[in-house]
Amino acid sequence: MRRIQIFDTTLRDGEQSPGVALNHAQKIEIAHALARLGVDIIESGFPITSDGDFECVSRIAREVRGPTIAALARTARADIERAAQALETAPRSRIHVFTSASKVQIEHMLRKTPEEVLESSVRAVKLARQYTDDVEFSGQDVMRADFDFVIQLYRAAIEAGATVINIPDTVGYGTPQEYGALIARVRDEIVMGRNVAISTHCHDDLGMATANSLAAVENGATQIECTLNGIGERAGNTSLEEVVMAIHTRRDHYRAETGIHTREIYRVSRMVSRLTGMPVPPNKAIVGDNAFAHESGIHQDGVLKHKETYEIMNAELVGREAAVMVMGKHSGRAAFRKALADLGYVTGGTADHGLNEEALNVLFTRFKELADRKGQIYADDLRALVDAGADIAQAFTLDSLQVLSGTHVTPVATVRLNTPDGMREVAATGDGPVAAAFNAITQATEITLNLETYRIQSVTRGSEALGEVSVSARYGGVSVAGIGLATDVVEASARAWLHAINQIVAGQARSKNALVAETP
Ligand SMILES: CC(=O)SCCNC(=O)CCNC(=O)[C@H](O)C(C)(C)COP(=O)(O)OP(=O)(O)OC[C@H]1O[C@@H](n2cnc3c(N)ncnc32)[C@H](O)[C@@H]1OP(=O)(O)O
Ligand SMILES: CC(C)C(=O)C(=O)O
Repeated sequence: MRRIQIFDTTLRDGEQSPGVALNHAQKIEIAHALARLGVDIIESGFPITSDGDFECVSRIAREVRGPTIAALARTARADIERAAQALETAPRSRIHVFTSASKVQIEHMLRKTPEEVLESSVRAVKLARQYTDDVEFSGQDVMRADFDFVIQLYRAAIEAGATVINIPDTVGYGTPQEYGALIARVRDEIVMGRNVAISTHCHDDLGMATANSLAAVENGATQIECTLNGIGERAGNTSLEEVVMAIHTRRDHYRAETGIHTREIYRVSRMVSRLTGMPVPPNKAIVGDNAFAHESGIHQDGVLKHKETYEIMNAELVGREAAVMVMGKHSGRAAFRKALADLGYVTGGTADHGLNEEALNVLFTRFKELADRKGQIYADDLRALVDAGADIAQAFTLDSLQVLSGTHVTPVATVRLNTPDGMREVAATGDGPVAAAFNAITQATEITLNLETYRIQSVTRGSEALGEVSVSARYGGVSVAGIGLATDVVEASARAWLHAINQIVAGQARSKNALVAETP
């Protein structure tokens, strides 16, 4: 197993993400977290950029123990001296000197000749070596450079004393095959037999940063430069969590390992997201909300039977909770049953104990109807669904409800009910849309309840939250309660009213049966 060094540049290239500016306290907090995570090198900043950055690099060098502390410098003398000064107190420090390798950058940005770039690079590496034995050298934009010049540049840097040569695909242009081939060429032509490490630094402009970094590992790179959550200039850098977990999960293929304590990954990812203000997309590998969630019935059924059917790594391994089942319109019976069991409902029971198969089927149908309208179904939705009753002996069920109301119209509700005598449709008015719906139901069922209390509350989250309506009413001398659930509050009210009426009907049927049973 080769040991791959993780060079974290969240605090330098990561902070170059548009809109991100971390203060000292935040950088120090992240640096300590990176040390706990087990990164080998922390690129703590670019000291020449400002007194603030200099102070921050100095403080990290003074306080953070474990990883090597690196600082960035152009090939300019002032940059290197400032970096060296900032790193003075670090037990292990690295100066990272960079230039440009591509024609477009050399000509139009540096406004130099390739010979001048070679000379300034050699001078800079030699100067950096006067301050530390650990000097990293980078030539920006290698993937758009002339590869013969790249080899010449890096050979010169090694001869001047560079101990790590970093091959940056600064604009994310290379493909994994091209990048891997260049790394192999660097390894074979200038590194072989020398105590020099090859490093990769990729950007994600074409979504290939992780693949390119791993292609480099396959071809001899022993250091990966990366950031938490893949943040960084433009589309970002290689994301730490992806390369680390790829190397770990596919160690059969890469035959390599890192020193990262993987269980810290999620916590540090959340910290970086919170402090930078950059949200992690839900579908982001490893750290996104959905990375260990299963929504569709076939997947959920597979995972419930045997986790490995749809999981290549354990969520716990990166410090997350075990994979979650997201209940929604794609979920199937197996996941529904498991979700109810997790909430403490007894399934597979008999008619008078727990939820029997028939009740479960009724609830499952209602769950699917609800999911069609609401999308994601949360635990509270499920509880409300079950608590609203799975009684299957419903004399009346709501087929449809239409309500017309507004500031200058009398509210009218039209209900279509399935009744023991077939479909019945009735329209009625009321003081408000809810009263109109109650009146229409009263006429359609021919059962008049007297409303005593009416309560409405939002059960779950989001603008699509379920409304739960509870009513209590009297029918003759009998008190009855009803619960209704829907994303539409008038519909929830109508369902609560019908629920109460159905209980009256069920009660009447029970007492009739009891009478029949008692009659000799
Ligand atoms: C790929 C990367 O991520 S590289 C790192 C990018 N990070 C940053 O730029 C961090 C913040 N930068 C800064 O604060 C500023 O740009 C500073 C302090 C570094 C320089 O500021 P200024 O002196 O005002 O220069 P400015 O930013 O306008 O231009 C950059 C200068 O650096 C030169 N330069 C760029 N790269 C290098 C290099 N590797 N070696 C030497 N000089 C370089 C440019 O040619 C340009 O020089 P010029 O002013 O003579 O034309
Ligand atoms: C300084 C170098 C390594 C860099 O950030 C890049 O090329 O993207």
